[in-house]
Amino acid sequence: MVDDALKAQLQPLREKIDALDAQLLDLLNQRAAVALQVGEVKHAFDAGGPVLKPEREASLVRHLQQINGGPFPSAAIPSVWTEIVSACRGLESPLTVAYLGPQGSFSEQAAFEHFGHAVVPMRCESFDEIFRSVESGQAQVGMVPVENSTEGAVSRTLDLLLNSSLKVMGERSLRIQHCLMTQSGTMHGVTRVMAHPQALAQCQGWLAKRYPDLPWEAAPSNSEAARLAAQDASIAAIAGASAAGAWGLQFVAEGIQDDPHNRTRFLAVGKDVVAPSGNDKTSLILAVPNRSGAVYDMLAPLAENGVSMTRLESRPARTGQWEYYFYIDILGHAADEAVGRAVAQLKARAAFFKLLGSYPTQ
Ligand SMILES: O=C(O)C(=O)C[C@]1(C(=O)O)C=C[C@@H](O)C=C1
Repeated sequence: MVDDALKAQLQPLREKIDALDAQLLDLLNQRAAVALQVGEVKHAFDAGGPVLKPEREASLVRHLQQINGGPFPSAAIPSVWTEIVSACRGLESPLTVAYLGPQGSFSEQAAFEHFGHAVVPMRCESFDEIFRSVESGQAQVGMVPVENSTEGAVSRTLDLLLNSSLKVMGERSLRIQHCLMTQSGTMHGVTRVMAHPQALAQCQGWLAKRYPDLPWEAAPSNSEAARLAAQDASIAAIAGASAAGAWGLQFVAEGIQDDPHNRTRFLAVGKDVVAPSGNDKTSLILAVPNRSGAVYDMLAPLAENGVSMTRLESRPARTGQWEYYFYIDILGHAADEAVGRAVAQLKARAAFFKLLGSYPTQ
């Protein structure tokens, strides 16, 4: 009786949802057709030029969040539209994204969250291979981790940014939840724990407490550790939840990172300069002479032009002279007046200067 009354009320509502979904699909198809036209126009003006326009993607999502009247949650807009834009972009031209694999890695998650799923994945074995793949044109963009909230900078990425001609085209911050996983979901017969050294470091307190006698072994990536664990019952892997799904492993424990707020920031790198989106960041590398007050002097143009710095990281210049490269992120686009002025002044003062790129803030 109650069931019948419930069904009678639900049915017309579900019919409404079906009709709205059909309208949405029709609109999505219209959108896809227009995106194809955009692709043709771009091709006519710049054959072989980039289809990916990060500034346009970021600003259209922000605009929708601003005009959203609800009740559809504004927080859901970025992920929904990232997939819509990704599918339309994929129709224009396939986007190949290089990142640290294998399947199920955090880098893969970052790449999909940033570019959507309508991309061609290129799973690489090292950060160097990612940069090489993009430099050689095998992939249009790469996704690389640059800093972790527990472990700090990813030094190999910083070194590659210094020496490569690639530009920073975007950023993506991901919450990192590590899980311990084995074939059986127990630690029975397990003789070692494998993961990327960064993950082992991020879980060291938990491991020392729960499994103080189990040796650790470094793997090139967490998902590679998961792949190995899928072949060898004596290995427990630390990796993200999606790696368990990708390699058919069971969880022994979830969320084992020592810092529950553990996050990793990834950068999208590619060959193209990104135009202003209205809410941007600029990354640069500077070096100053090894004398007192040099760092203070170096940063003065930022304060003088009212430009905010969001990150300052140093890395030894390997000259043996206690000289450093400074990796700096500032708010704003290099094409903005104040940022442009500050950047020009920084360049004039620095012993070394490299503009890594301006890109939309996440
Ligand atoms: O506006 C463009 O340049 C497009 O190609 C369209 C579109 C979209 O689907 O909205 C797709 C890819 C670009 O990265 C940006 C936006």
